[in-house]
Amino acid sequence: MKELIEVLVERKQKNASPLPYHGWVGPCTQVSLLYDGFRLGDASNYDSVKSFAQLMWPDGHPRFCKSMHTMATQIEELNKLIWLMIIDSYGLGEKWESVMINYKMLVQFMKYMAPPPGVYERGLFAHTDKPVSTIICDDQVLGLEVEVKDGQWIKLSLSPSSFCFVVGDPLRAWSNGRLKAVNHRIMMSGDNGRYSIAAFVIPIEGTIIKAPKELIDEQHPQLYKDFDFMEFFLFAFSDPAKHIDSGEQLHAFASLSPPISN
Ligand SMILES: O=C(O)CCC(=O)C(=O)O
Ligand SMILES: [Fe+2]
Repeated sequence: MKELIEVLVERKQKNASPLPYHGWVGPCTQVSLLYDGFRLGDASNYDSVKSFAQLMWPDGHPRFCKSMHTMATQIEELNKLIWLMIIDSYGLGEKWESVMINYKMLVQFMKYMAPPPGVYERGLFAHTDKPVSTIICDDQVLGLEVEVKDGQWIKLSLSPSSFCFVVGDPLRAWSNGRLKAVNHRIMMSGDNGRYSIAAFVIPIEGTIIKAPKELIDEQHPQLYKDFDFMEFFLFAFSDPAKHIDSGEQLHAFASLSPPISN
């Protein structure tokens, strides 16, 4: 990852995309002056890893391609396993195939630079994730914080062998509100920069986010309308919706009031 951060800006800029959560985002005031982030779409597909590496390095960096592809494939497996556990926990194990969402993995690499000495500075603003779910791992430099019930923020310290599974807004809608999309942010302090990797689940085109009928009944009326993932994704980054508090965007886009009972 260090080699990726060191790539010249002219090359980083080749990793461009009009889609939200895609392309390169360098230090800027909208995100943070400490932030440098790369996105690689469909990362468990070897050809897309290769095309990305060819943009970054003249020789296409075969070692990067191999380790990136292996990592993305394994994170995808881990994500599937977690999803199956969630599906099973709602008693839907038998029909997992019909409720599983088809997706591609978008891997994001980030470096957050150390702030000036003695300063506690934003590395990434508070938000809930817009992809269905996310798996995060880091280099054990503290920075990731989650908001708990009383509005307090707690720092998460991930061990070298652990991953953090983050529920995104669409998974909250799929679970009919049972799963909460946690508000999280990056705050940097101290002398060390932080490296992290986030693997986002992006459903394939045309995917409708819809709570299984078993999760809707009189005690649990349907909270959100069925919606096209990409419509929600584009909504969250468009004007004026992008100015709505991140945790309220799902409600603004898909809330059914009053809720519908089955
Ligand atoms: O860098 C991290 O650990 C988390 C990044 C994150 O939350 C995001 O990009 O949505
Ligand atoms: Fe996030």
